[in-house]
Amino acid sequence: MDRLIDAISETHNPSVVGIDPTPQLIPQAVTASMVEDAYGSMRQSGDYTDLVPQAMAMSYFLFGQAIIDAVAGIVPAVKPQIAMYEALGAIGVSAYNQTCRYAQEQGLYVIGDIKRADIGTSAAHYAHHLSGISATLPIPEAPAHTDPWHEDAVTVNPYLGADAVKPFLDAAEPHDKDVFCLVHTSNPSATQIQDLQLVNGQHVYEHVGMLVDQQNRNTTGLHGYGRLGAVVGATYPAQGRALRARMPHTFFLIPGYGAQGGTATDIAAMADEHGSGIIVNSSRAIIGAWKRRDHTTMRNPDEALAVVMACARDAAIDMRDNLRAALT
Ligand SMILES: O=c1ccn([C@@H]2O[C@H](COP(=O)(O)O)[C@@H](O)[C@H]2O)c(=O)[nH]1
Repeated sequence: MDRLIDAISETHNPSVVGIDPTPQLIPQAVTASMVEDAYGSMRQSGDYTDLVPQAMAMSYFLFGQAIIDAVAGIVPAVKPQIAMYEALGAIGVSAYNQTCRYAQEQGLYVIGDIKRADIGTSAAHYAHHLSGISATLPIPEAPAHTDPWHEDAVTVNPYLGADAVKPFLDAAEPHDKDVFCLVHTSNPSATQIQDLQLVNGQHVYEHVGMLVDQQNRNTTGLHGYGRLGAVVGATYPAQGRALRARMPHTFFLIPGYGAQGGTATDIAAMADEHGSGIIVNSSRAIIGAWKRRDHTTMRNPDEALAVVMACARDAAIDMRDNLRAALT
Protein backbone atom coordinates (compact mmCIF):
# COMPACT_ATOMS: atom_id res chain seq x y z
CA MET A 1 0.00 0.00 0.00
CA ASP A 2 3.03 2.30 0.13
CA ARG A 3 2.37 3.88 -3.28
CA LEU A 4 -1.23 4.63 -2.37
CA ILE A 5 -0.32 5.98 1.08
CA ASP A 6 2.37 8.23 -0.45
CA ALA A 7 -0.19 9.54 -2.97
CA ILE A 8 -2.63 10.26 -0.10
CA SER A 9 0.12 12.19 1.75
CA GLU A 10 0.98 14.22 -1.37
CA THR A 11 -2.64 15.30 -1.93
CA HIS A 12 -3.45 15.47 1.84
CA ASN A 13 -6.60 13.69 0.82
CA PRO A 14 -7.72 10.17 1.87
CA SER A 15 -10.47 9.98 -0.72
CA VAL A 16 -11.03 8.13 -3.97
CA VAL A 17 -13.54 9.09 -6.65
CA GLY A 18 -15.59 6.19 -7.95
CA ILE A 19 -16.22 6.15 -11.69
CA ASP A 20 -19.58 4.39 -11.99
CA PRO A 21 -21.15 5.74 -15.19
CA THR A 22 -24.81 5.03 -15.94
CA PRO A 23 -27.11 6.47 -18.65
CA GLN A 24 -28.80 8.59 -15.95
CA LEU A 25 -25.48 10.18 -14.92
CA ILE A 26 -24.37 11.18 -18.43
CA PRO A 27 -25.76 14.50 -19.72
CA GLN A 28 -28.20 14.06 -22.60
CA ALA A 29 -26.10 16.30 -24.87
CA VAL A 30 -23.11 13.94 -24.55
CA THR A 31 -25.09 10.75 -25.20
CA ALA A 32 -26.93 12.29 -28.18
CA SER A 33 -23.68 13.33 -29.81
CA MET A 34 -22.17 9.85 -29.33
CA VAL A 35 -25.29 8.25 -30.85
CA GLU A 36 -24.85 10.51 -33.89
CA ASP A 37 -21.15 9.54 -34.20
CA ALA A 38 -21.89 5.82 -33.88
CA TYR A 39 -24.77 6.10 -36.39
CA GLY A 40 -22.47 7.91 -38.84
CA SER A 41 -19.75 5.27 -38.57
CA MET A 42 -22.25 2.43 -39.21
CA ARG A 43 -24.18 4.01 -42.07
CA GLN A 44 -21.88 2.60 -44.74
CA SER A 45 -22.31 -1.02 -43.64
CA GLY A 46 -25.96 -0.58 -42.72
CA ASP A 47 -25.36 -2.80 -39.68
CA TYR A 48 -26.57 -0.96 -36.56
CA THR A 49 -26.42 -3.95 -34.17
CA ASP A 50 -23.74 -2.35 -32.01
CA LEU A 51 -25.08 1.20 -32.15
CA VAL A 52 -26.28 1.40 -28.55
CA PRO A 53 -23.25 -0.30 -26.88
CA GLN A 54 -20.83 1.72 -29.02
CA ALA A 55 -22.54 5.05 -28.28
CA MET A 56 -22.82 4.23 -24.56
CA ALA A 57 -19.20 3.02 -24.31
CA MET A 58 -17.96 6.22 -25.97
CA SER A 59 -20.13 8.31 -23.62
CA TYR A 60 -18.80 6.40 -20.59
CA PHE A 61 -15.22 6.94 -21.73
CA LEU A 62 -15.66 10.68 -22.39
CA PHE A 63 -17.51 11.12 -19.11
CA GLY A 64 -14.84 9.19 -17.15
CA GLN A 65 -12.09 11.19 -18.85
CA ALA A 66 -13.82 14.46 -17.84
CA ILE A 67 -14.15 13.26 -14.22
CA ILE A 68 -10.47 12.23 -14.16
CA ASP A 69 -9.38 15.61 -15.56
CA ALA A 70 -11.55 17.37 -12.97
CA VAL A 71 -10.21 15.53 -9.92
CA ALA A 72 -6.57 14.75 -10.86
CA GLY A 73 -4.36 16.66 -8.45
CA ILE A 74 -7.14 16.79 -5.82
CA VAL A 75 -7.59 13.07 -5.14
CA PRO A 76 -4.86 10.40 -5.14
CA ALA A 77 -6.97 7.67 -6.70
CA VAL A 78 -10.00 6.67 -8.72
CA LYS A 79 -12.09 3.50 -8.53
CA PRO A 80 -13.73 2.58 -11.83
CA GLN A 81 -16.61 0.10 -11.32
CA ILE A 82 -16.32 -2.62 -13.99
CA ALA A 83 -20.01 -3.62 -13.67
CA MET A 84 -21.21 -0.54 -15.55
CA TYR A 85 -18.77 -1.14 -18.42
CA GLU A 86 -19.26 -4.93 -18.63
CA ALA A 87 -22.99 -4.33 -19.06
CA LEU A 88 -22.17 -3.02 -22.56
CA GLY A 89 -20.22 -6.12 -23.66
CA ALA A 90 -16.76 -6.19 -25.21
CA ILE A 91 -16.79 -2.54 -26.26
CA GLY A 92 -17.69 -1.56 -22.69
CA VAL A 93 -14.75 -3.54 -21.29
CA SER A 94 -12.53 -1.73 -23.76
CA ALA A 95 -13.89 1.63 -22.48
CA TYR A 96 -13.07 0.42 -18.93
CA ASN A 97 -9.49 -0.42 -19.96
CA GLN A 98 -9.07 2.94 -21.68
CA THR A 99 -10.49 4.77 -18.65
CA CYS A 100 -8.07 3.00 -16.27
CA ARG A 101 -5.20 3.70 -18.63
CA TYR A 102 -6.09 7.39 -18.90
CA ALA A 103 -6.30 7.67 -15.10
CA GLN A 104 -2.86 6.09 -14.66
CA GLU A 105 -1.45 8.46 -17.29
CA GLN A 106 -2.74 11.37 -15.18
CA GLY A 107 -0.77 10.00 -12.21
CA LEU A 108 -3.74 8.50 -10.36
CA TYR A 109 -3.68 5.19 -8.49
CA VAL A 110 -6.40 3.01 -10.03
CA ILE A 111 -8.51 0.62 -7.95
CA GLY A 112 -10.41 -1.70 -10.30
CA ASP A 113 -13.64 -2.59 -8.53
CA ILE A 114 -14.02 -6.08 -10.03
CA LYS A 115 -14.90 -8.14 -6.90
CA ARG A 116 -13.52 -11.37 -8.34
CA ALA A 117 -12.34 -14.73 -6.90
CA ASP A 118 -12.90 -18.34 -7.89
CA ILE A 119 -11.31 -21.77 -7.50
CA GLY A 120 -7.55 -21.68 -8.03
CA THR A 121 -7.22 -22.12 -11.79
CA SER A 122 -9.95 -19.58 -12.62
CA ALA A 123 -8.72 -17.15 -9.96
CA ALA A 124 -5.24 -17.40 -11.48
CA HIS A 125 -6.70 -16.08 -14.73
CA TYR A 126 -8.69 -13.31 -13.06
CA ALA A 127 -5.39 -12.38 -11.40
CA HIS A 128 -4.06 -11.29 -14.80
CA HIS A 129 -5.84 -8.04 -13.94
CA LEU A 130 -2.75 -7.45 -11.77
CA SER A 131 0.02 -9.42 -13.46
CA GLY A 132 -0.79 -8.59 -17.09
CA ILE A 133 0.10 -11.20 -19.70
CA SER A 134 3.49 -12.49 -20.77
CA ALA A 135 4.39 -14.28 -23.98
CA THR A 136 7.69 -14.70 -25.74
CA LEU A 137 7.12 -14.66 -29.49
CA PRO A 138 9.67 -14.88 -32.30
CA ILE A 139 8.64 -11.35 -33.28
CA PRO A 140 11.19 -8.77 -32.06
CA GLU A 141 8.61 -5.92 -31.99
CA ALA A 142 6.19 -7.84 -29.74
CA PRO A 143 6.59 -6.87 -26.08
CA ALA A 144 7.21 -9.88 -23.84
CA HIS A 145 4.88 -8.43 -21.19
CA THR A 146 1.67 -6.41 -21.60
CA ASP A 147 -0.77 -5.04 -19.04
CA PRO A 148 -4.12 -4.69 -20.79
CA TRP A 149 -5.96 -3.70 -17.58
CA HIS A 150 -4.05 -0.68 -16.21
CA GLU A 151 -5.12 -1.21 -12.58
CA ASP A 152 -2.97 -0.69 -9.45
CA ALA A 153 -5.29 -2.74 -7.25
CA VAL A 154 -8.44 -4.81 -7.54
CA THR A 155 -11.22 -5.84 -5.16
CA VAL A 156 -11.82 -9.52 -4.35
CA ASN A 157 -14.60 -11.50 -2.66
CA PRO A 158 -13.35 -13.83 0.13
CA TYR A 159 -16.33 -16.21 0.21
CA LEU A 160 -14.42 -19.06 -1.49
CA GLY A 161 -11.58 -18.89 1.04
CA ALA A 162 -7.83 -18.32 0.94
CA ASP A 163 -6.98 -20.34 -2.18
CA ALA A 164 -9.31 -18.12 -4.21
CA VAL A 165 -7.54 -14.95 -3.05
CA LYS A 166 -3.93 -16.23 -3.09
CA PRO A 167 -3.51 -16.00 -6.91
CA PHE A 168 -4.28 -12.28 -6.67
CA LEU A 169 -1.64 -11.81 -3.94
CA ASP A 170 0.88 -13.86 -5.93
CA ALA A 171 0.23 -11.63 -8.96
CA ALA A 172 0.28 -8.40 -6.92
CA GLU A 173 3.64 -8.97 -5.21
CA PRO A 174 6.07 -8.93 -8.18
CA HIS A 175 4.17 -6.08 -9.87
CA ASP A 176 3.89 -3.91 -6.72
CA LYS A 177 0.10 -3.91 -6.80
CA ASP A 178 -2.52 -4.32 -4.10
CA VAL A 179 -5.69 -6.30 -3.39
CA PHE A 180 -8.74 -5.17 -1.41
CA CYS A 181 -10.79 -7.96 0.15
CA LEU A 182 -14.46 -7.47 1.12
CA VAL A 183 -14.64 -7.71 4.93
CA HIS A 184 -17.80 -5.78 5.89
CA THR A 185 -19.72 -4.34 2.95
CA SER A 186 -21.86 -1.18 2.98
CA ASN A 187 -25.15 -2.55 1.58
CA PRO A 188 -28.36 -2.97 3.64
CA SER A 189 -28.23 -6.81 3.64
CA ALA A 190 -24.54 -6.95 4.56
CA THR A 191 -25.43 -8.08 8.10
CA GLN A 192 -27.43 -11.09 6.88
CA ILE A 193 -24.29 -13.21 6.49
CA GLN A 194 -21.37 -11.01 7.56
CA ASP A 195 -22.75 -10.35 11.08
CA LEU A 196 -23.63 -13.97 11.86
CA GLN A 197 -22.07 -15.08 15.13
CA LEU A 198 -19.73 -18.07 15.10
CA VAL A 199 -19.53 -20.64 17.91
CA ASN A 200 -16.45 -18.87 19.33
CA GLY A 201 -18.51 -15.65 19.69
CA GLN A 202 -16.81 -13.87 16.78
CA HIS A 203 -18.81 -12.50 13.87
CA VAL A 204 -18.15 -13.71 10.34
CA TYR A 205 -16.80 -10.29 9.32
CA GLU A 206 -14.37 -10.30 12.30
CA HIS A 207 -13.15 -13.76 11.31
CA VAL A 208 -12.56 -12.62 7.71
CA GLY A 209 -10.85 -9.48 9.03
CA MET A 210 -8.58 -11.58 11.23
CA LEU A 211 -7.57 -13.79 8.29
CA VAL A 212 -6.80 -10.69 6.20
CA ASP A 213 -4.74 -9.10 8.97
CA GLN A 214 -2.84 -12.36 9.56
CA GLN A 215 -1.83 -12.33 5.91
CA ASN A 216 -0.44 -8.81 6.33
CA ARG A 217 1.37 -9.33 9.65
CA ASN A 218 4.71 -10.41 8.18
CA THR A 219 4.52 -8.49 4.92
CA THR A 220 3.96 -4.88 5.97
CA GLY A 221 5.37 -2.09 3.83
CA LEU A 222 7.17 1.11 4.83
CA HIS A 223 3.98 2.62 6.27
CA GLY A 224 3.05 -0.43 8.35
CA TYR A 225 0.34 -1.86 6.10
CA GLY A 226 0.34 -5.04 4.03
CA ARG A 227 -0.62 -5.53 0.41
CA LEU A 228 -4.01 -7.03 1.26
CA GLY A 229 -6.45 -4.22 2.10
CA ALA A 230 -9.97 -4.55 3.49
CA VAL A 231 -13.23 -3.14 2.13
CA VAL A 232 -15.19 -1.83 5.13
CA GLY A 233 -18.48 0.03 4.59
CA ALA A 234 -18.91 3.55 5.97
CA THR A 235 -22.52 2.67 6.73
CA TYR A 236 -21.51 0.32 9.59
CA PRO A 237 -19.37 2.50 11.87
CA ALA A 238 -19.53 0.15 14.89
CA GLN A 239 -18.29 -2.81 12.86
CA GLY A 240 -15.66 -0.58 11.24
CA ARG A 241 -14.37 0.53 14.64
CA ALA A 242 -14.22 -3.09 15.85
CA LEU A 243 -12.28 -4.08 12.73
CA ARG A 244 -9.76 -1.25 13.07
CA ALA A 245 -8.97 -2.43 16.63
CA ARG A 246 -8.39 -5.99 15.39
CA MET A 247 -6.64 -5.18 12.10
CA PRO A 248 -3.61 -2.97 12.82
CA HIS A 249 -1.71 -4.12 9.71
CA THR A 250 -4.54 -3.64 7.22
CA PHE A 251 -5.39 -0.58 5.13
CA PHE A 252 -9.13 0.09 4.68
CA LEU A 253 -10.99 1.04 1.49
CA ILE A 254 -14.25 2.57 2.74
CA PRO A 255 -17.23 2.81 0.34
CA GLY A 256 -20.68 4.04 1.37
CA TYR A 257 -19.81 7.69 1.97
CA GLY A 258 -22.20 10.25 0.41
CA ALA A 259 -24.94 8.61 -1.69
CA GLN A 260 -25.30 5.66 0.74
CA GLY A 261 -25.42 7.92 3.81
CA GLY A 262 -21.99 7.35 5.43
CA THR A 263 -20.47 10.50 6.95
CA ALA A 264 -16.98 11.73 7.80
CA THR A 265 -17.78 11.23 11.51
CA ASP A 266 -18.73 7.59 10.87
CA ILE A 267 -15.41 7.05 9.16
CA ALA A 268 -13.13 8.75 11.68
CA ALA A 269 -13.15 5.75 14.04
CA MET A 270 -11.94 3.47 11.25
CA ALA A 271 -8.67 5.40 10.88
CA ASP A 272 -5.52 4.53 12.82
CA GLU A 273 -4.10 6.62 15.69
CA HIS A 274 -2.47 8.99 13.18
CA GLY A 275 -5.77 9.60 11.33
CA SER A 276 -4.56 7.49 8.41
CA GLY A 277 -4.83 3.86 7.24
CA ILE A 278 -7.97 4.55 5.20
CA ILE A 279 -9.18 5.77 1.84
CA VAL A 280 -12.85 6.70 1.44
CA ASN A 281 -14.78 6.21 -1.80
CA SER A 282 -17.58 8.33 -3.18
CA SER A 283 -19.00 7.71 -6.65
CA ARG A 284 -22.49 9.08 -7.42
CA ALA A 285 -22.20 12.04 -5.03
CA ILE A 286 -19.16 13.27 -7.02
CA ILE A 287 -19.80 12.19 -10.60
CA GLY A 288 -23.50 13.07 -10.39
CA ALA A 289 -22.97 16.38 -8.57
CA TRP A 290 -23.84 18.22 -11.82
CA LYS A 291 -27.43 16.99 -11.51
CA ARG A 292 -27.94 19.28 -8.52
CA ARG A 293 -27.18 22.38 -10.66
CA ASP A 294 -29.42 24.07 -13.23
CA HIS A 295 -28.85 22.72 -16.75
CA THR A 296 -29.43 25.83 -18.85
CA THR A 297 -25.73 26.12 -19.71
CA MET A 298 -25.53 22.57 -21.13
CA ARG A 299 -26.50 23.21 -24.76
CA ASN A 300 -23.83 20.98 -26.33
CA PRO A 301 -21.45 18.17 -25.23
CA ASP A 302 -18.54 20.52 -24.47
CA GLU A 303 -20.66 22.78 -22.28
CA ALA A 304 -22.20 19.76 -20.57
CA LEU A 305 -18.82 18.19 -19.77
CA ALA A 306 -17.52 21.54 -18.49
CA VAL A 307 -20.41 21.67 -15.99
CA VAL A 308 -19.85 18.01 -15.01
CA MET A 309 -16.18 18.77 -14.36
CA ALA A 310 -16.75 21.94 -12.34
CA CYS A 311 -19.37 20.24 -10.15
CA ALA A 312 -17.26 17.08 -9.64
CA ARG A 313 -14.25 19.18 -8.69
CA ASP A 314 -16.25 21.20 -6.13
CA ALA A 315 -17.78 18.02 -4.69
CA ALA A 316 -14.34 16.34 -4.44
CA ILE A 317 -12.93 19.39 -2.65
CA ASP A 318 -15.87 19.45 -0.20
CA MET A 319 -15.36 15.74 0.53
CA ARG A 320 -11.62 16.24 1.05
CA ASP A 321 -12.22 19.13 3.46
CA ASN A 322 -14.87 17.20 5.42
CA LEU A 323 -12.56 14.18 5.79
CA ARG A 324 -9.60 16.35 6.77
CA ALA A 325 -11.69 18.07 9.45
CA ALA A 326 -12.97 14.74 10.82
CA LEU A 327 -9.56 13.07 10.85
CA THR A 328 -7.53 15.79 12.59
O1 LIG B 1 -19.31 -2.67 0.33
C1 LIG B 1 -19.22 -2.12 -0.76
C2 LIG B 1 -18.31 -2.50 -1.73
C3 LIG B 1 -18.25 -1.80 -2.90
N1 LIG B 1 -19.06 -0.74 -3.14
C4 LIG B 1 -18.90 -0.03 -4.43
O2 LIG B 1 -18.52 1.34 -4.18
C5 LIG B 1 -19.24 2.21 -5.03
C6 LIG B 1 -20.14 3.10 -4.21
O3 LIG B 1 -20.85 4.01 -5.01
P1 LIG B 1 -21.66 5.27 -4.38
O4 LIG B 1 -22.28 5.91 -5.58
O5 LIG B 1 -20.68 6.15 -3.70
O6 LIG B 1 -22.67 4.71 -3.45
C7 LIG B 1 -19.96 1.33 -6.02
O7 LIG B 1 -19.11 1.09 -7.12
C8 LIG B 1 -20.16 0.04 -5.26
O8 LIG B 1 -20.27 -1.09 -6.09
C9 LIG B 1 -19.95 -0.36 -2.19
O9 LIG B 1 -20.72 0.61 -2.35
N2 LIG B 1 -20.01 -1.06 -1.01
